[in-house]
Amino acid sequence: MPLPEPATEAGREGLAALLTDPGRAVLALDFDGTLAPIVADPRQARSHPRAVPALSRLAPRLRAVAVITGRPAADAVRYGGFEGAEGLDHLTVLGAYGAESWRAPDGAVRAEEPPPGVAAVRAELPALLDGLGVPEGTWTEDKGRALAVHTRRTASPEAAFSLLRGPLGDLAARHGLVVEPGRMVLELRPPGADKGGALDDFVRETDAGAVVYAGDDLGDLAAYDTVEALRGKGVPGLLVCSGAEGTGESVPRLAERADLLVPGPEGVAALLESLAEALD
Ligand SMILES: O=P(O)(O)OC[C@H]1O[C@H](O[C@H]2O[C@H](CO)[C@@H](O)[C@H](O)[C@H]2O)[C@H](O)[C@@H](O)[C@@H]1O
Repeated sequence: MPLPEPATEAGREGLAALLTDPGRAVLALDFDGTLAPIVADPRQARSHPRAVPALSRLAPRLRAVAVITGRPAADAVRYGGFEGAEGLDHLTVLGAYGAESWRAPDGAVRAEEPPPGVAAVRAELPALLDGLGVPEGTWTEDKGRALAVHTRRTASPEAAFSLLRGPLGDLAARHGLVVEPGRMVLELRPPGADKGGALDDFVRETDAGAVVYAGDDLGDLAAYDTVEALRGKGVPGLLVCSGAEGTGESVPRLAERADLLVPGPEGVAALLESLAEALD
C-alpha cells in the first residue's frame, strides 16, 4: 500500500523527517484502539494480527519505539504479544500513563508506589456502585494503581457512563485522585502522570530528532500536546489518529488535531507496513 499523505504541512514534514533519517526518529503508539481493536471485554484485547509483524519490520530501522498506554505495563506487554517478538528487543512500554515502565532488554516492570487514595477508592467503590443501582454489565477493572469502571457491556453504555461520571468524580476527588474518561470507561487514578510527560521524557531519553505518535482516545491528547510543543522547538512530528472502526465512537477532539486519520488498528497496522516498506 502506498504511504498515505498527511493532511497538514506540519504532518508532511514529520513524515518526511522519519523517512529521511529514520535512525533519529521515535515512534510511539497507544495500545487499546490503536494497536489493539476495541473489544467488549478488556481482558480479551489483543494486538491486531498485522500490528506486531509490522512493528518487527519497522523498529530496527528507527531510533526507538514505545507503546504508551493507560494499561498497567505488564498487561500491555502480555496482551500486546510484545515480549520476545522479533525486532522488538529494544521496545519500551510505558504503562499507567507513564507511571510504570517495561523495557524489553531486561523485561522488568518499574513502577511508582500508588498513593493511599487508590486503596481507599478500592474499598469504597463497590458500595458506591451498589448504591447507585448501576446497570448489569458495569464492570470494574482493578489496575493496581487505578480502578477503571467500564460501561461497554451494559445495555445503554452511554447512559451508564453519564450516571457514573459525577459520583465517580466526587469519590476520586475525596481521595486525591482524578477521573480519566475514555471510551466507555471512567478511570479513577492518581494525578500527575500523563502520556504527554511520558512521551516528552522518552523523546529526551532517546535524543530523538523526529517523532510519530498514534492514538485513539482522550488520554492521547496530552501526547498530541507534546508533539505540537516539540514541533514548536523544531523537532518534526506526525500526529496519527486511529479512527473509530465504524462504531460511531470517534473521538472528534483527537481527530480534528490529527495530521493523518486512519481506520482503526487495521489502518494503523497498514500504515506501519507502508512505513516499513518505504524504508526497506
Ligand atoms: O491508553 P490505552 O492503551 O488506549 O488504554 C485505555 C484503556 O483501554 C482499555 O479500555 C478500552 O479498551 C477495552 C478493550 O478493547 C474496551 O472494552 C473499553 O471499552 C475501552 O475503554 C483498558 O481496559 C483500560 O484500562 C485502559 O485505560
